[in-house]
Amino acid sequence: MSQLSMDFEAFDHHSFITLLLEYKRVGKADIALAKLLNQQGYDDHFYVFLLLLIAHGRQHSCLELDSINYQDPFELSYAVADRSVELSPFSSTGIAFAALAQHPAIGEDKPLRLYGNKLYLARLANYEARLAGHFEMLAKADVTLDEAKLSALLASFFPASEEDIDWQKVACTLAIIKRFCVITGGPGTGKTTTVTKLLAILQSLYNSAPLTIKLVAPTGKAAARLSESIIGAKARLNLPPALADLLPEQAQTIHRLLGVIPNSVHYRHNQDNPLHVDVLIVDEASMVDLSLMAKLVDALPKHARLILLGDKDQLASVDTGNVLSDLCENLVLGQAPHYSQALKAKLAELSKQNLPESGDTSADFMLEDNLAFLQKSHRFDSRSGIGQLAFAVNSNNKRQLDSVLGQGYSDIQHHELNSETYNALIARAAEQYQRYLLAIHHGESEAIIHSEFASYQLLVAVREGPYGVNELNRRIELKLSQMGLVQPTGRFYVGMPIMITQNDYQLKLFNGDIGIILSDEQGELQASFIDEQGCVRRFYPARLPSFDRVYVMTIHKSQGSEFAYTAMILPPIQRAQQGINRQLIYTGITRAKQQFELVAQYKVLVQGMNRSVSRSSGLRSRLSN
Ligand SMILES: Nc1ncnc2c1ncn2[C@@H]1O[C@H](COP(=O)(O)OP(=O)(O)OP(=O)(O)O)[C@@H](O)[C@H]1O
Repeated sequence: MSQLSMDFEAFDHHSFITLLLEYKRVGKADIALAKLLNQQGYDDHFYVFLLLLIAHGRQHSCLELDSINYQDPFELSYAVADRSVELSPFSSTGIAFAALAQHPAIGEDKPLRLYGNKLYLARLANYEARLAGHFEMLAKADVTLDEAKLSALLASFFPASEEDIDWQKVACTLAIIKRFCVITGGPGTGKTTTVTKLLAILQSLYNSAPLTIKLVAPTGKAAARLSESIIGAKARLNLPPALADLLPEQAQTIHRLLGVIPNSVHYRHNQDNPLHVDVLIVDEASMVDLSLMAKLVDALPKHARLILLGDKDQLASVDTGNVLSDLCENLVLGQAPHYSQALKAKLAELSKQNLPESGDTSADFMLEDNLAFLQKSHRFDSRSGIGQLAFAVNSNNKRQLDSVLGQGYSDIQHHELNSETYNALIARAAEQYQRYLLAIHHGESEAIIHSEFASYQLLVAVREGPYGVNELNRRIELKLSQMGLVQPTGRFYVGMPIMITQNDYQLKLFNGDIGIILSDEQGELQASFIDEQGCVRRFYPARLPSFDRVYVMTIHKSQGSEFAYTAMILPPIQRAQQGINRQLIYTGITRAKQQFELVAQYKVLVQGMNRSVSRSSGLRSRLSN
């Protein structure tokens, strides 16, 4: 009997749910919640709600009802060997939208929402709708400024370039003439340089009443890096001191800007108590999840400008959503954005940049004219393997990948994974870590110890197994101990590097913060951290929230950080499965500033780069005409 022609009444729901639990497709809490939402027992709606909860667990903002695979909705065929097992509990090959829309759990003030063919948990639908509303309002807001002065300032900050089109100048112009702008680009494409020029131009335009500018990033590490880059970019611009003083140098985390309220999901700043800011710059915007972005934009005062910076091709945020890549979905490497004719005319007039005719100018996405795309890397030139490798992976270009790997660039190494290269990787990691451990031994400052530690990082794709965080941490620790560099006795020891894995708003220690265990003058162990302002903070280890050892870090956790020397290991083909994808590999490669080492099977690299992941969301359709 085929699954879809079977008698629905005869279907054994209890056995099917046991199967879902056994193969870890759902948890008991999901079943209980789906039952609560659907008081009518195990019918098709119950299973749709279960699929929604699974989608939510995978950080999708919603469940796309059109894309449910009614033959095998829970992907059991991958796991269940017994071919006689029914793979689908559905009574038909489609769900009736009209009946679903009438469901008592769906609607305004109900726990679930329908938006077109997308089903949401109400909370996420609210965030998405609010965010789309704000973006639309910002995109439509008029900006009045002295255009002649702007044109002159643009000419002085962007001297004529050899390029046909100076896309940094385009991005800067766009961000000035619009209240909302997204500037996306890969590593070293000049996002920070562009933003620094844009802030200098804005302050020059509004010099009678200088603007209040805030710089934020999602993590302390990313905020520290932004401060460093802005300071560098300011120095390179050689601005008159009076103007330089009007440009901020210190970035902070989004949480700190919004004002955390301990034990609450709300922030001190919100729609009713907006931020004191005229221009808000958000760096590493790809890491900002839907709810945080919605809360941040809620807290903007009506007149403020918003500029999002980030790399659209990196991994999405840890939590639900995909905001940056949703907004940038239409941007294609090697192509110019699809701007309206009106915008092109304005850009030609103000910045003297004549943009190419793009085939499709009838794009219906409301924010098309608010996107700037920087594609030329100034950090990695044609002699750099890191930039070429990142580009090959990001564009899924196998021929270029082969050429990059075959050319013997001095800044990249690729070793096919086997037991020899695995052990050599561990030995090299221990050799690299020797530097910060010797700095501790020689009584160097905490700033030096932290900076030595941060100059190298081994990244992994998975947590468990021989290629995962836990086992590699253990092996590197053992190696360092055999070299006499650490004495891992007890829960903490001098030199142990840790990463906080849970936010502690009281201590102001956040997920991803990195500390090193040191011994103080009295010989007591202390965990030493450096905050985004560069200040040392120490805690007794017993007070720390949960943490992991961090000789090794997952690629997910490395987002927002960069390391002079980055090593990355991917599991072999039989373990690689679905977890390895293009965004993951690209994010890992682009953490490297000077040296990149990859230990991976070539076929895993090719297979992973071929698999692009995206998250379901309705943000783009809410912003479409
Ligand atoms: N137009 C340009 N011409 C020459 N060099 C440039 C240009 N723009 C940026 N650079 C240089 O390229 C490097 C990277 O620039 P920047 O830090 O602004 O890029 P980014 O996109 O913010 O990088 P990331 O976010 O990856 O750190 C800097 O050394 C900067 O001086």
